[in-house]
Amino acid sequence: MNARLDWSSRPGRPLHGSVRVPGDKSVSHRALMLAAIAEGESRIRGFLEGEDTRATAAVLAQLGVRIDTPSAGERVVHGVGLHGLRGAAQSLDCGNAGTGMRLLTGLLAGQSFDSILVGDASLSKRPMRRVTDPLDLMGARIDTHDGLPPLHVHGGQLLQGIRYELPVASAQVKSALLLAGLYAAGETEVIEPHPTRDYTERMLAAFGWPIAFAPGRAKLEGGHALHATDVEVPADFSSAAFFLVAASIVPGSELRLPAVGLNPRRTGLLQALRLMGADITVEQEREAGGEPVGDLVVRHAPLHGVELPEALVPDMIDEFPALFIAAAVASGTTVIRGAAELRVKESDRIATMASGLRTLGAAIEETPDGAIIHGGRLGGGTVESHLDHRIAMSFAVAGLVATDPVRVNDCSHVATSFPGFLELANGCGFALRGAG
Ligand SMILES: O=C(O)C1=C[C@@H](OP(=O)(O)O)[C@@H](O)[C@H](O)C1
Ligand SMILES: C=C(OP(=O)(O)O)C(=O)O
Repeated sequence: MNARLDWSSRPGRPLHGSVRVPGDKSVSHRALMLAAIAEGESRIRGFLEGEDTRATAAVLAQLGVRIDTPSAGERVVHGVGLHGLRGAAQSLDCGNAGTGMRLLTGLLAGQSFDSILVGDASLSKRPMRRVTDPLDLMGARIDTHDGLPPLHVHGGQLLQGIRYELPVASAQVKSALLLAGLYAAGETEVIEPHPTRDYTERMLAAFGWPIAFAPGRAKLEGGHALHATDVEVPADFSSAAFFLVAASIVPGSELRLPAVGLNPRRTGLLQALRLMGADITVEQEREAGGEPVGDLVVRHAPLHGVELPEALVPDMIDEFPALFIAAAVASGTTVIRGAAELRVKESDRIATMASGLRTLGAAIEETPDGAIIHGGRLGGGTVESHLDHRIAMSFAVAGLVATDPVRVNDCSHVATSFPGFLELANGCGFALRGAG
């Protein structure tokens, strides 16, 4: 259980300096899982020391995988091979992490032993049928509590590959099916309504598993082996997002964010902010660990509202809380549509952002799949994080331009994806304090 931690955020100075955000959460989860079932020793550098990814490491350790930590941000995983995991006596706690739970469900569906996956209060409200239904079609047997965790994954089932068209764009569902597909007879093919992040596909290839993939589809067959490989984790674009918005809205700011992962399935916010008038440039674009990375330089610029192109939604699915803040202080109106998935994240992010912004005096209308946000000035007030890290960090950004302090209640979950956020933020000019 996290100790409760409240924040107070107020205008600081213009934001300046270089902000090195932590490693990518999606890549860190996947690197642990694939290294665990590979043959040999894999070294992961740039690993996110967040609660979500540490929970995945702890689960894999419970399943018999030795994982060493030679230094912070580094893991050495002693892979046990595809069939080397051992059943755990206790339930497996995924903490706050939807990614951890959904991917592990796919991985565990093909094992010879039973597993129970549990999560915290937020994760326990998140829908799991999106993974258990297609896994059932593959022959898995998974009990849910009315579609919610805890999940009882029965072992000893013979899985059969399927061709599955995802009803919603979800990299987690796609990845769960591909991981189950490693243990299935025949081919597993996943087709998406819109391309989503392809880290699982790229990493499976890097670990030597034959896989065919293109934007929106992936196909593999069971019965091969994974071979240990080293993984370099880029800095997390989703963590950089808070600083992109913060420097855009605070006059006089200029921030550099080095070596941020720029996988095109993650950078929708960059395009959205540019459409709103933001001044963000990418310098030294290069490849690291098979992923595009670059240094982002963001300077203050007046933002204006936009009708957000729906095609951008999946490429910025975790960045909406930050975008809501940008829209709330932009001139004019921003319209967001096609983002109903936001309602099933760590919180209902449409509802929690709308209610928090209203508390700060913003004019915002909720719609079933988005919001209409009329930009203006924000006042102070007390908002709730709803156990959602991204809501907490977004309102910390709002405090930078509010007329009075913004108090954000219960920010302890920020450590799930962004340990050290408060220190990094204050280091570049935020005035963010623990509130008594
Ligand atoms: O695969 C992943 O690592 C993730 C996929 C997304 O979820 P969905 O698959 O539910 O869209 C995203 O919101 C989450 O933070 C991480
Ligand atoms: C939705 C998120 O993560 P997860 O689904 O892994 O809990 C997120 O980090 O914004």
